[in-house]
Amino acid sequence: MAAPRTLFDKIWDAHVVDRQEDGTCLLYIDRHLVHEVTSPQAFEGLRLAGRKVRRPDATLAVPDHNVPTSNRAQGIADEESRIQVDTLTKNCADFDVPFIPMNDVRQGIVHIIGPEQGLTQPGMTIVCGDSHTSTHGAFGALAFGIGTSEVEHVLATQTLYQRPAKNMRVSVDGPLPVGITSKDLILAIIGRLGTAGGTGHVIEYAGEAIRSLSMEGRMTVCNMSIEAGARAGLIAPDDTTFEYLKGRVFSPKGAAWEQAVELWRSLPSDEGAHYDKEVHLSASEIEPLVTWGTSPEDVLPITGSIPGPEAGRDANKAKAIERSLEYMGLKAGQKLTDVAIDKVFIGSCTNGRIEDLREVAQVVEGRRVAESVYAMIVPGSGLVKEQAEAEGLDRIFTEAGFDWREPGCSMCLAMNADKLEPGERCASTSNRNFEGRQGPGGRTHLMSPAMAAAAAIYGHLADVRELAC
Ligand SMILES: CC(C)[C@H](C(=O)O)[C@@H](O)C(=O)O
Ligand code: SF4
Repeated sequence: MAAPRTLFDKIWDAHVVDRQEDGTCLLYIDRHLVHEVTSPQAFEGLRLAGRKVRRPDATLAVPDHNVPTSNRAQGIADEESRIQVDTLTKNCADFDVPFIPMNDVRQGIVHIIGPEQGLTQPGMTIVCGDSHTSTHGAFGALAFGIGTSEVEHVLATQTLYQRPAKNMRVSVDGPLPVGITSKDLILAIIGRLGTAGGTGHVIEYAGEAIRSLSMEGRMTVCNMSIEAGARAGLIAPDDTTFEYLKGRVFSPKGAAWEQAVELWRSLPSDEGAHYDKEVHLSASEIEPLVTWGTSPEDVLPITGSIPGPEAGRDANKAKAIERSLEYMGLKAGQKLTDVAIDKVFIGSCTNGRIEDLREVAQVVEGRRVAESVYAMIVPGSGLVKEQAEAEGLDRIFTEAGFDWREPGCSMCLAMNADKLEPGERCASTSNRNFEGRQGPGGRTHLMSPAMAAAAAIYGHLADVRELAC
């Protein structure tokens, strides 16, 4: 009998083209997603070398980081952003790469549209010049971010050199308590592992709480694997996965579908497979979480208070806490629910899907955004926007005082017109709270869509369980 293998081992083994003596492998890449930020030099490299794109049919490009989220008919006002998007448009035309333009209904954040179009499938290797490519691991695909020189390598050869990662399994045991979301779950995992806990590993998420998540919830979890330092996140494909994929534009059809599902069913890790690291969490202990500092590991239950430097496990962490408190304008001992906010951002590749928007609508229906708050909702794609409007969610949002925008990365990072002003504090459903992430001097608190909605209503960080309808 062959040795039992993990899901990661199986995908890896199936894609090795060549193995070098030091263990480095040349991997075949099934899908390559491209956006405007990390691709210009890669295309330029091809041009200079007189090379073509090896498999345009396995490649898809879309602008997302630099697109405006309002007044699109007028084009892109900011010159730098316009050049970025125009360059991608021209490169895709020159190299015959399938391209979704800004004003196409399928446009959106690259990690939202891959799954939406059925391009993301179990067992595949998927890369993109973007760290949150880990999102696609929710389908049991080995998906990871790459740098611009690697983007060029994949465009030219459809392969990539990689060193094998270690296997880690994070099991979340027991059912998720009512009102606890996939975002709380991944924030709890990052709080436990720390931002370096996953270094060198691919994390496979397992356990009852993970199995019970929808595909969208699983994407939220895998999306933030990179925030725990991991190379990628994975969830074993199952009936939930197959149901999501059935009938999508790029999903296999007819007999090919049956064959694909049969293959996909063989992917989950074998009984007794070896993991280099195992971590267990109990779902029943997870509460609605928010970050208070400038690292995604700085998580606390909303019922908690801001820590002081003495909470640091060593002198370095104590210093980091001190610096975070200063940057965030917070005082040790302050109750989280006493922290007033200026803005709310609901969107991003972590939480810009239809289920996230339904979660928000449930909380805000019939309520009003606090006078002191500006709140925006940015759907992750044009199709998410269309679906939300078909369900009447946009009316619930605008009647509550939210701004309803066009799809894109928006205020997840300050690469477009949506930014925080220095000193402004934001309740955000995105994935990074680094200094300046949402604009120079801006202060970010990460949380679930439901919690961001509650913060918008109260005007301060708040426990969504108090608003439970
Ligand atoms: C711009 C891009 C390279 C970057 C990433 O790699 O993740 C961005 O998407 C982010 O979220 O910080
Ligand atoms: S939404 Fe945010 S995290 Fe996702 S790709 Fe865009 S900038 Fe990166």
